[in-house]
Amino acid sequence: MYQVKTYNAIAPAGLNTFTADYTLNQSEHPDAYLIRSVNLHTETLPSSLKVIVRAGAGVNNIPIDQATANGTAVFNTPGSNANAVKELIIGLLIMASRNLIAATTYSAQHTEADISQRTEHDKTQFNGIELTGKTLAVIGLGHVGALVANAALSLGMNVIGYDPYLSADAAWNIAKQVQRAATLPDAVKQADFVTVHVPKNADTLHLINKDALAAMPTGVQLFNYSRLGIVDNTAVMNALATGQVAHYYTDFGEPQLANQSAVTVTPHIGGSTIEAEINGATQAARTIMTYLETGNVHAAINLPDLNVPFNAAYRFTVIHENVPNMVSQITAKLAAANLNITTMANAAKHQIAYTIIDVDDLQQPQQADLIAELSKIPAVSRVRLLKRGSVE
Ligand SMILES: NC(=O)c1ccc[n+]([C@@H]2O[C@H](COP(=O)([O-])OP(=O)(O)OC[C@H]3O[C@@H](n4cnc5c(N)ncnc54)[C@H](O)[C@@H]3O)[C@@H](O)[C@H]2O)c1
Ligand SMILES: O=C(O)[C@H](O)COP(=O)(O)O
Repeated sequence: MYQVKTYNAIAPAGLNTFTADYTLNQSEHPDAYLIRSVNLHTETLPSSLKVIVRAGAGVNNIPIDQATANGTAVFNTPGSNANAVKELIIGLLIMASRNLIAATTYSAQHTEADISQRTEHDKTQFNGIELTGKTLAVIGLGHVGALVANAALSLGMNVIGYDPYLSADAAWNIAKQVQRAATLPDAVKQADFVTVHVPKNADTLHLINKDALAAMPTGVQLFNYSRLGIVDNTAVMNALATGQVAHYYTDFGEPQLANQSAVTVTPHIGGSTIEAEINGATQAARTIMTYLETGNVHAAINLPDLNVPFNAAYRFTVIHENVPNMVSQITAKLAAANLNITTMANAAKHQIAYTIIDVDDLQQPQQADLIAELSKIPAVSRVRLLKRGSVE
């Protein structure tokens, strides 16, 4: 039986994807975590933990280095909530261009008998603009950014994208009418609206800072539905005071943003739709099952891709540092046990490497010794032995 520990509200429809070999929240020694935004940086990951899957996009809440050192694979569920964020951004763009907050606040405050006459007099103060023909800068053109850019085009907006790290796969998803900017200042210099869709990491901290704001036209409206810290909120408050920024919309509140008329804060609801939560939980459950049962890896955060059909009786998986002489040390241990390798594959990603070795004739008494021998090799962080068609 595999043990899964869940954090946060995980959609039951997704959890139902687990087969009868999986038990939820019943063990002190989980094989897997299925999480959303819980902050794991304050936790010590248990040695039993083989995989963490984040149902959603952002992995800045996961101690990736600790997980890697522990031999724990980390995945997210790419794109599972991107449509939810896109729809919210489009809604906010319409809200921004039609003064919807001020207009509905006005209506809520005026309940007098002659309101219909008064409305016809007062409504001019809520005159809006149309999005068609306006310019939107999209910073980060991954799963969310691509959908936002394409949807904005369909509203008749001019869309300028900036993403220096765009993958070839992601590029296929972007309509050719999206203009590519070579630098952040180039992307934002003509924008009526700027929306940011990048991961939070050391490079993107305060990506939208005083200088980036100064490169935007006066009166720009800014959207941060990525993470707290990607936009320098102090710089934004200063830019709001001078009128450089007309309005700031964000999913990530903090005290200095509270009760500011030119700031609209939503409570981290970008991915909070029924559909997105089911997508994320379902994708996460499938990722956990594939990794635990086959060891195969596709699009992990901290491991290289490695996909080997599991046709042999047994499979060793070894996570280790990407240093010379590892494969030969691993195979020497198997040779010493007189084991014939049927398939072997190895791949590396930055400092980490991953090796899969399949064997047929492995006797039960040899198993624990071999795991111990392989685990003793310096620079090995996790050894697993999988039996085809059964749980560990
Ligand atoms: N508000 C929410 O509820 C919500 C929901 C989903 C995602 N998010 C956040 O949005 C982020 C983006 O989500 P996604 O699914 O599109 O992720 P993604 O990984 O598919 O796309 C991120 C894109 O940002 C690009 N990028 C990285 N650094 C950049 C930089 N310095 N300048 C410009 N582009 C850069 C990458 O190349 C990539 O194409 C997530 O990491 C998460 O933090 C928030
Ligand atoms: O990164 C994400 O996927 C979003 O921020 C959604 O987070 P949540 O799953 O906690 O709503």
